[in-house]
Amino acid sequence: MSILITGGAGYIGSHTVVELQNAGYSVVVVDNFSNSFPEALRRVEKITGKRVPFYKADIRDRSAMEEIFRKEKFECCIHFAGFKAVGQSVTAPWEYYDNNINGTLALIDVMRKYRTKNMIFSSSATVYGKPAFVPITEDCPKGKIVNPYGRTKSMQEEILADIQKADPEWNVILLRYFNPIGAHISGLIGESPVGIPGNLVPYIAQVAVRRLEKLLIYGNDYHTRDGTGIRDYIHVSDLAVGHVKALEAVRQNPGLEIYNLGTGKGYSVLEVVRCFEQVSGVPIPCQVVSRRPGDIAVCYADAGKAERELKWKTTRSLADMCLDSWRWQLGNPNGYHDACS
Ligand SMILES: NC(=O)c1ccc[n+]([C@@H]2O[C@H](COP(=O)([O-])OP(=O)(O)OC[C@H]3O[C@@H](n4cnc5c(N)ncnc54)[C@H](O)[C@@H]3O)[C@@H](O)[C@H]2O)c1
Ligand SMILES: O=c1ccn([C@@H]2O[C@H](COP(=O)(O)OP(=O)(O)O[C@H]3O[C@H](CO)[C@@H](O)[C@H](O)[C@H]3O)[C@@H](O)[C@H]2O)c(=O)[nH]1
Repeated sequence: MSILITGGAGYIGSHTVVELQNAGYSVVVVDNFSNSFPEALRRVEKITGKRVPFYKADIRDRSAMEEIFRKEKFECCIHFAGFKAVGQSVTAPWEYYDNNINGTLALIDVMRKYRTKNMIFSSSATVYGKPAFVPITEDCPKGKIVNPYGRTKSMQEEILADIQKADPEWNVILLRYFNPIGAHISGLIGESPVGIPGNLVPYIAQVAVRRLEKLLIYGNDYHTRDGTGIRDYIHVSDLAVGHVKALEAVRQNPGLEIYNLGTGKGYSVLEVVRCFEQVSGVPIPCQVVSRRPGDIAVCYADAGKAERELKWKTTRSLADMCLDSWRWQLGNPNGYHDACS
């Protein structure tokens, strides 16, 4: 029996494949490469020394998915596939609802037909909206979500919870990620954004290699220790290990469970910039501009439930995250694009 990894060539998926293979699991990746490259999987193979079987397919394509399910035997699906850019979701909402919602519905339909009823789903801290309190526990009420991407995540959670309620043979773990950054320590795999990065650390990394002139800091008038936004940055390899632990838990028939995957610590934009400067030795020019619409002041996890129940906690520091992002950026200034041109 293998583990189906949808979106396994992407940023978080590829790091998770590494940790799953290192833990002895056999995986099969399905990805349409709409936001990734097969090169990522070749590099995973270099890291683990194991072959990564994959199918190029769109999870909305039922006949392609059925063909895969007829050939393979899956015990569980870890479902990463989907679109994730907040800004793009505002300008292309139809594409986001179609890919994220229809994709998940089609996947669930094929899974139930072939009696694979264990699912680990990539959700996000974005479902808490402006959180009612910090550190955020899983009981924190969902908040008002201000963009279509976030709404698709919240809807997918609800769809999966309803499916599990209606058919208790399903086991569903919803993982709410905080802010994944960093890259595998080898420098072989990492985040490969298309165009100008929308997220903080990939943007800083491109300023550091002088592809971008300066970092725009979105507001220094928040009620935080230095006025800039605070987030819970988590190393992508720690996050990936969280999936291995969730997989162990899903095999114990938990029904429906939700876990925050974060470090429990919040860092401000200025603290991240200073840390990146320290580990890289490169000054990062910055300019403070007005707040970005939709941003919140503070967001960090109470990661206690995952620690107690999944026996998982993060091991890497902010300096590790910045150093690993820097190593990946230096070795792959254009992400995977160079390897594919
Ligand atoms: N990166 C983050 O900050 C973050 C935070 C919270 C949640 N998430 C969620 O985690 C998941 C993975 O995120 P990521 O950062 O690795 O993104 P990513 O874009 O790097 O990976 C997603 C992968 O899914 C593939 N894909 C997209 N639509 C598909 C479809 N219809 N059929 C098959 N493959 C498809 C893409 O080609 C890509 O390889 C996403 O669901 C995302 O919403 C990400
Ligand atoms: O060029 C930039 C980019 C970001 N920021 C600030 O940096 C912080 C982090 O921003 P970003 O890296 O864009 O992350 P978030 O806005 O927190 O959102 C990320 O983290 C969420 C989970 O917490 C996911 O749901 C989202 O998909 C993902 O983009 C915020 O205070 C931003 O205002 C800047 O000042 N300048």
